[in-house]
Amino acid sequence: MRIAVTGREGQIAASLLEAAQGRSDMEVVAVGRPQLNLARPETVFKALEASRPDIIVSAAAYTAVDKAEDEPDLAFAVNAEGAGAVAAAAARLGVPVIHLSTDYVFDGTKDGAYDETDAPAPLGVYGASKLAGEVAVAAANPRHLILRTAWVYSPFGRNFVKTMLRLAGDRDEIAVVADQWGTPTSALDIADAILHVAAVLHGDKDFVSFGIYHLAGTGETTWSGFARHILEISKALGGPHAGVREIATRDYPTKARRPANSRLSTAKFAVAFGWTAPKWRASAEIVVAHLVGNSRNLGRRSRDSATDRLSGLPRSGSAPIKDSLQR
Ligand SMILES: NC(=O)C1=CN([C@@H]2O[C@H](COP(=O)(O)OP(=O)(O)OC[C@H]3O[C@@H](n4cnc5c(N)ncnc54)[C@H](OP(=O)(O)O)[C@@H]3O)[C@@H](O)[C@H]2O)C=CC1
Ligand SMILES: Cc1cn([C@H]2C[C@H](O)[C@@H](COP(=O)(O)OP(=O)(O)O[C@H]3O[C@@H](C)C(=O)[C@@H](O)[C@H]3O)O2)c(=O)[nH]c1=O
Ligand SMILES: [Mg+2]
Repeated sequence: MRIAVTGREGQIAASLLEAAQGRSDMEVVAVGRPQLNLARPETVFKALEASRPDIIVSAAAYTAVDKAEDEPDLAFAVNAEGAGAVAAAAARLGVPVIHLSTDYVFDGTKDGAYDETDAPAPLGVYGASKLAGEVAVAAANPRHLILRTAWVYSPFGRNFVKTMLRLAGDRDEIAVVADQWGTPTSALDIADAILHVAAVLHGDKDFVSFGIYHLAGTGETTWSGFARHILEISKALGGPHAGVREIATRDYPTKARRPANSRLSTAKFAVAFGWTAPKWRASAEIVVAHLVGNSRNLGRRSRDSATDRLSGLPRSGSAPIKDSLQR
């Protein structure tokens, strides 16, 4: 089976390429700029057709949450119109589309985890543009799975784990908000889930359970709880460490408002596909160990799975943290 994924170096695209390595049944082709530019929807069909996919994963997006407040036209062009063009291209090629969306479609006022029946009400431009993308994808291709995920991190691209390790390199203490709750999700786990779902779709031509699903790490924490865990693992592995000072959202002003609670309930996905993500702490250990460049001191189970899953990743010799964090 051949999967085309949009975006070349995004966290989820890179993790999918990694996950498919060494699997003879799955080939992943990444399609990105300049051939496929979501801000120029007329480029989309031709670029995707060329890769002759059995399934299209729509992962590329405008993901700069604060910057989107200043560039709403570009965020909507990419995340709404661009996503719609990807789903339309899949429909024209006669294949299903797996589209990634976000917890930031919710306003965070719910008392508990969000499920797929909860009404979205985005607080910022990024979330609003992604919600418009969900609508555009569903309208363009009835054979769609919209996977809403959250707080994504990985050895690739930009993410909160890398930011914390970088800051810990120059500071003794990092102030991090303690009043926003959510579910950290490893892009390596998302890639596993996508390959699993792609196999289900490919194997079942009569598959009917299309629609929206929540897919995130198991458990919950705050950004400061996440930061503390990242830095404790790093310290244990001989990487950078800093203390975490819990602050309130009002003490960390940002251009875009973020939901105070964007925990996602993943029960619908678990029932439909028989797949549940590992606990967020265990997945974080694997990624931090890779970034710190030392999986020797992890517990045996984590170490084995870290080694299995990351053996194909480029390792960076004597200064792994610097190299990995420089992007
Ligand atoms: N990161 C997160 O915390 C979360 C992400 N998501 C969603 O998951 C998906 C994947 O996220 P993630 O892997 O983290 O994203 P990244 O920010 O790591 O990567 C985004 C990708 O989109 C590409 N891209 C941006 N603009 C365009 C454009 N105009 N045309 C073509 N490609 C473009 C980038 O290309 P280039 O490499 O050239 O810059 C990059 O490859 C997105 O849909 C995102 O909204 C959902 C929840 C959380
Ligand atoms: C760097 C930093 C951030 N923060 C806060 C700000 C914010 O409330 C929270 C997370 O900050 P970030 O800007 O790293 O994360 P953010 O860009 O909000 O991450 C989001 O990205 C998009 C793409 C998504 O779809 C979401 O699921 C989510 O992962 O942590 C601190 O309190 N201290 C710090 O030193
Ligand atoms: Mg950010």
